Amino acid sequence: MNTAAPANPCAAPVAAWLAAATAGCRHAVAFSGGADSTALLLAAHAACPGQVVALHVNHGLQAAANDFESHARRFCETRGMAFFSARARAAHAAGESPEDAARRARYRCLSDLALAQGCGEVWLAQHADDQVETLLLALSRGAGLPGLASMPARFERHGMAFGRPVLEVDGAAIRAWLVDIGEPFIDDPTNTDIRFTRNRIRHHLLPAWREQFPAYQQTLARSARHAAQAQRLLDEVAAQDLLAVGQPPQIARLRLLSVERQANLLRHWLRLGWQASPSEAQMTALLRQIAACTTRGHHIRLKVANGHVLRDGQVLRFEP
Ligand SMILES: Nc1ncnc2c1ncn2[C@@H]1O[C@H](COP(=O)(O)OP(=O)(O)OP(=O)(O)O)[C@@H](O)[C@H]1O
Repeated sequence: MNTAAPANPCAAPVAAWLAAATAGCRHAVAFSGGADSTALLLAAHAACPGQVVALHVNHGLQAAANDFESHARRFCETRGMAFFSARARAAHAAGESPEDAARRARYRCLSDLALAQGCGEVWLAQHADDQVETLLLALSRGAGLPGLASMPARFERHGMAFGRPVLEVDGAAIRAWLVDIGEPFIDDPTNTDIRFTRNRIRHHLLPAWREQFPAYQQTLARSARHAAQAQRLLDEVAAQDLLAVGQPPQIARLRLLSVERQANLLRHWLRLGWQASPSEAQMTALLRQIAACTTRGHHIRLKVANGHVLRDGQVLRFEP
């Protein structure tokens, strides 16, 4: 009879991730106390005990936030894992959802905590289903390539490296494993609130995809990778065009490019400088104005994202 304990589905991807990481470096796990970050933390702790730090951000967004933090702290203390937490109070800007503001504040807190602990990287526990949801969410919003590229496995924010070692792991397998071995985790009640689009995708769309296309996780993830690769190429083209057109962009030089390259350059310029992404209608209006800008007196002032693009002599400027 085989009595071996079932393996943590995060163990193999964590081992592979560590094999490519700098030896001796401390790693941080962003630990919400939910199923996924619990399994990731256990895998990281098993792979390199004493080298892993759990970081928790208390958003104070819901009444249970303090209970979540207490659970996370207790979980770590009883298993001899280092635990640090911080409070994030995120005021959301006009047009920004409280969840987006919370995510923004969370990255800032996680970076600060990880830097203070001398960690080389912060690991997030998003898995294959999260990636599929992100892609479907982007499609449902009519997103362009940057949105369809979904979540990268690695990125940098606030001077800290972030990684998603379990991006290809099946979410259901993680939960089943935790239940199987009796490890506790938090079930955030907002995850079932179908007022949130992501939850409607999770509870209504994904079961249908799963039934009709059993390999949906792999195929949709492949689409996201194709989109990410194409976006990197577009960024390269935009960077080269920006060198030729100048910064800020010279209108006369911009007009020498095809409209597609003009749009690509403008999106790149606005994203890099101000994290601003124009809507389709705003970009169409801007391109029309650039095409019509053939006289000295032609005035341009157009609302774009959270600011205005305007003509200033020979160049375009952005006023946030
Ligand atoms: N309050 C938090 N403190 C620290 N890390 C967090 C927190 N909330 C989320 N994270 C990290 O960000 C990742 C993505 O967040 P998301 O909201 O999708 O996860 P979750 O459902 O709250 O938790 P889990 O992924 O652990 O089940 C989590 O996997 C976790 O690594």
